[in-house]
Amino acid sequence: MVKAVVTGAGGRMGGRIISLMEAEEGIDLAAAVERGDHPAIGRDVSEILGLGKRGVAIESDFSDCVSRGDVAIDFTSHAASLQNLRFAVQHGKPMVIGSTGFSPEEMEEILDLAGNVPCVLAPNMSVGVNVLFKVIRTVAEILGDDYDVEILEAHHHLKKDAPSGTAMKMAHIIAEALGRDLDEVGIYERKGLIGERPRREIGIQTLRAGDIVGEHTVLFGAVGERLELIHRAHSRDNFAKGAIRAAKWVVEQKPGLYDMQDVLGLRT
Ligand SMILES: NC(=O)C1=CN([C@@H]2O[C@H](COP(=O)(O)OP(=O)(O)OC[C@H]3O[C@@H](n4cnc5c(N)ncnc54)[C@H](O)[C@@H]3O)[C@@H](O)[C@H]2O)C=CC1
Ligand SMILES: O=C(O)C1=N[C@H](C(=O)O)C[C@H](O)C1
Repeated sequence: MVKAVVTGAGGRMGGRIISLMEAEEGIDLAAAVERGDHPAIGRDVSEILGLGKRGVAIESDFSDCVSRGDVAIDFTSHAASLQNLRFAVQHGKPMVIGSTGFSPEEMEEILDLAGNVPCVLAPNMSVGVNVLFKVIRTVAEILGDDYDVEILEAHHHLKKDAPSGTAMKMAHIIAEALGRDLDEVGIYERKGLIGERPRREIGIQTLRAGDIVGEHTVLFGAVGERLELIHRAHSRDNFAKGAIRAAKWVVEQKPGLYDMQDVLGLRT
């Protein structure tokens, strides 16, 4: 039985992960963590989630809890996840990180820290999006420079980072497939007399509205036709199921940085 410590337990993702873990075989909740000033601190986690009491109170000190688990699952924020990974390394515990919005400097530190413990880091843990990552690489390689590439993402109005981690990963995949440097060709907004579209641009556009769970469109446009590949998340359950699957998988791995392509066996 894999014992999991879940951080961000009072959040949208943490809540779904804990709820779905109840019905999942081979994994159990060892501890639940929230930030110190969260109103759920000290309350039974299942009471917060409407599941009835089950004897796991929400705590505020990850460094104190992490040693009670075999793995930590963290959907909090870029800063909190990095801090928690530092603690996980101190205790030699594997981690699954779903948070997005890491700076290049933070990514470098994560890569360095993951040399000590196995760590799965993925901006999107759904099977559908991870298959789409593979498909867009192939499509970009086939269509080459003849098609304009635009990525559109839409999320709920509470999301803090933009563009989404998923959209950024898509942009990196396509830039690599087309031999372009995303820092040079990525365009994140357009306004005014922008002139004709440079052919090598990769547009990444963000929408924020209401309770949209998460939608990503990759558009390859030419004269006379366009190809659109769309993923729509109907709920957070596919992300949560992916995180639980990653937690069971990562405890068997050697130290290193992995993503969902590794967990799902999609890497070629
Ligand atoms: N990889 C994936 O499949 C997915 C990734 N995400 C990402 O996961 C992150 C969280 O998303 P949501 O759950 O929607 O946000 P949320 O805001 O609902 O939940 C985050 C929770 O983390 C808590 N938190 C913040 N700092 C903390 C700390 N130091 N220690 C413990 N808890 C702390 C907050 O109080 C909050 O309850 C975001 O970065 C989001 O982009 C979201 C959905 C899917
Ligand atoms: O914050 C969210 O909600 C989501 N974030 C992830 C991202 O930034 O890509 C994944 C998902 O689309 C939901």
